[in-house]
Amino acid sequence: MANRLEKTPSSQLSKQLQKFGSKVSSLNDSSETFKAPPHENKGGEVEGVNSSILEANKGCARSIRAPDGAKADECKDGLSPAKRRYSQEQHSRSRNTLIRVYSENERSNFNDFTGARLYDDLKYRPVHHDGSSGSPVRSSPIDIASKSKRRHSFEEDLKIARVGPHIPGETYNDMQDEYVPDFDFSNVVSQWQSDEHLNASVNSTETEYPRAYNGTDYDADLSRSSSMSSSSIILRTSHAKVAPIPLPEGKLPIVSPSRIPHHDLGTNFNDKPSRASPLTYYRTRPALSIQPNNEHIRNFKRQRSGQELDSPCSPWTGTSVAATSYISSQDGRLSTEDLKSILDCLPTDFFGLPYSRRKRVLLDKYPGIDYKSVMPRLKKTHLSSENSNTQSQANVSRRGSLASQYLSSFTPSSSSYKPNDKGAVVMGHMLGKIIGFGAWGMVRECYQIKEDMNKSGISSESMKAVKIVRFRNNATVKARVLKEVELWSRLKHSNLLPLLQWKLDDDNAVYCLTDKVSGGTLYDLVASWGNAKDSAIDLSLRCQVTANLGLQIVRALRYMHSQHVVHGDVKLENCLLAERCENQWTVILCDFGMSSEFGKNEDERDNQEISRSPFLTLRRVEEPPKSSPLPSAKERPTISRSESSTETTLGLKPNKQFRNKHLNLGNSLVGVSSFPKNYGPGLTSTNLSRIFPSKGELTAPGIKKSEGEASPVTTNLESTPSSCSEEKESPSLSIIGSLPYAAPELLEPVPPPLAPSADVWALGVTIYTMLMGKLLFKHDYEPRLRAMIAAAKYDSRPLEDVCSSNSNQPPDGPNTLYQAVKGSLLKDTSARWTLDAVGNALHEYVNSLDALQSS
Ligand SMILES: Nc1ncnc2c1ncn2[C@@H]1O[C@H](COP(=O)(O)OP(=O)(O)OP(=O)(O)O)[C@@H](O)[C@H]1O
Repeated sequence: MANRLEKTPSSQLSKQLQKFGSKVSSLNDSSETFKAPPHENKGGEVEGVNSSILEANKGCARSIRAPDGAKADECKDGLSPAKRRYSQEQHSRSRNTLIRVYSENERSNFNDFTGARLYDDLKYRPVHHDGSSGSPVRSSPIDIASKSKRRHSFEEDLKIARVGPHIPGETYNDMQDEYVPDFDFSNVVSQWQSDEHLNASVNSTETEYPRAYNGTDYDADLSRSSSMSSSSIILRTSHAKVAPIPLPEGKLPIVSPSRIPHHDLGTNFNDKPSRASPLTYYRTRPALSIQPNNEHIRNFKRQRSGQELDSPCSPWTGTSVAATSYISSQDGRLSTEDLKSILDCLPTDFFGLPYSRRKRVLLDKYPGIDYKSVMPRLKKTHLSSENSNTQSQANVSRRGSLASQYLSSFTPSSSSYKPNDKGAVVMGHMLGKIIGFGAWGMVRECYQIKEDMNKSGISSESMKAVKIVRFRNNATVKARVLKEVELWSRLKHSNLLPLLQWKLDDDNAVYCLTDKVSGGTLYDLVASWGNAKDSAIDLSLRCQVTANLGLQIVRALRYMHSQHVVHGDVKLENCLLAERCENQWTVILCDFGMSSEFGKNEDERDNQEISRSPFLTLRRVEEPPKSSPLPSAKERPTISRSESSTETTLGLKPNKQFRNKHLNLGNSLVGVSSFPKNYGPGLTSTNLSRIFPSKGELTAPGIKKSEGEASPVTTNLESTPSSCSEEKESPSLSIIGSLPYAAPELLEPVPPPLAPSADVWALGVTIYTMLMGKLLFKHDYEPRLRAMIAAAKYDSRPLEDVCSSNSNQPPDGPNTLYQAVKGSLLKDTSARWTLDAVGNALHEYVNSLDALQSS
């Protein structure tokens, strides 16, 4: 890494730092959402990523050149140029205090454009989409950035060749680490010169080549073909030696296999077609003509004589054969339409095939085609059409009727077509654009399609959302997502996102169907308000809206806690908003990926395995009296260390019948939640337990189980019938959702199990951030951030100022909004307010404002 940094100019490094630290907000309806790129940093927060890079940068600072050539260690402020520039850029940003926070493992795992998974479950091993597994070598962000570095253009290569060997620090210093094996500069120069000579002679041979193809076009074509070719520079030069195909009126023909008129084809390929046909040129130019193979001709003749031609997509139709040959000679200049036509003739799972098979398929259908240059263009066309709005309809036509897709969406598919792609149908819903990314998956909007629907039967009312988590045989991730499903399916509350239906697909992914919430997230709202110092909305209104929204989160959490479930990842980004009217929203809490159970008594542990916990156990909190917003000692959670206390686990019992059914379905599992009412029976831990066989309890990776001691997190989900043989080393399960929202006790060397008090702390941070427009604790350097949280010390005066800025607040009464935030942010868990106490305080605040306003 040090070497690489030495070779990377600081300007470039600075860009990389900016790139990796970029803040990305949810784009909601307008476009697809994406998050910052992945990084090896354990903490996973964007800030952590930056700090890690900066740390690396620091170590190498002495050898990094400043933009003006000065050495970094000469800088008076002790900062490297890259770090200084980075902090300048950070300071110049308007929203420098509020950052979007990513959960522990939330590093975007997906290409923001295609939605394709980029890294494996450990987040640092690139996933090769040709089916091969990722490299076990860690890729640092700088690795990743340098991989995407621009290659030399042909002209640059020549320039390098002309100016001679590279002198460090001069014009091409950013390319000094690029070594081109077997590249002979002088040879390239002489070939280039002979190309120029050839070019001149081409232009002078007007009888062979029409005048329209002048030198300018030739150059354009040369650069086009050289940019498309994946072959070496020498090959590009060779390509340039082949004289360009002359075209009528100097225009490139736009001809797709389906659009070549029959009268242009002729029944005999030796026939001389008319000069007006674009086919003329390739046929009269032996150097370029690649004749279709005899088999193709025979088939073509059979087709022509016996019957009407098939669809243009058939590789054996006359149109296709003629176009095939045409394409084979024209591959360097195929239009997008031509490429689309080729795509239509390829199998739908073409891009899921390994390269060698793709090559074979392409050459079978288009013998002689320059697959090297066509393949990347085909892929590009495929991806862009995949992302276009019309693609879903095109996919429908390629994959059969909506009705048949609807039916097949409930059963496993044998196709290698990626089921999480746009246009795929899952649980009777067609997947649309991406509306959110998380640590483990993506969220796509989707439309319900009905059995008897035709293509136009998609209505906006039937729009829902599907959270897709692909675990790719990683048992840890699978266990985690199934635990999420299990807990989520139990939760039914108007302030919680409902799980309508779910499906486990082929041990590869889990799909969770839910409502689509269109008003963005609390993060978006607070970002629009800005910092309290410079608030975009009146501070009194800010306090009022915050108290109202906070109260709704309290309701959601109170319900969850009553179900013995801790959310574990309360933060702005996980609070979706459904707008009712101006400044009035319904908060919908989502993301139960970090949720866990707490403090169930033995009677309630029906059908669940029990393990003894060596850790602190939180007992149920009593309901506080409604009148007092301030917690008494009684209201606070009582924590006791008890060797005999027990902790509920996700151990699940086997059920042979269910397992058989599961296996009969080819490992595809469809679960149905009972919310809303017509979605079938609810999914409980009891009936989920029937899904999985118990071949023995497994301890979650990363948590060591000492002798005579049960693991605090145990699950037998790993022992599903599916093969988990591909499972690699798995990361330890962290109980921290998002570091800036993590309660201090969770940062202890041996943290207690997640308890409601952790949710209260996270709620306190959330409300604080809404009021102040900045996080409670923020630092680029993760260990420092951890230390700040652990100490739990902060200046509460600005918070008090904001809370008391409300002119409607009774002057002599307690500022219960301020008290609620302060009470949530107490380090000592036994002193920290209960959720009910916080709720009561917020309620009192809202009521007092309402009373004042109405009087
Ligand atoms: N039903 C929905 N409607 C609209 N947007 C949604 C919906 N569900 C999720 N989102 C958006 O997608 C983002 C990611 O979803 P979610 O948090 O469930 O994924 P995740 O992988 O569990 O994320 P995390 O890394 O926070 O655990 C959310 O922050 C939210 O902005």
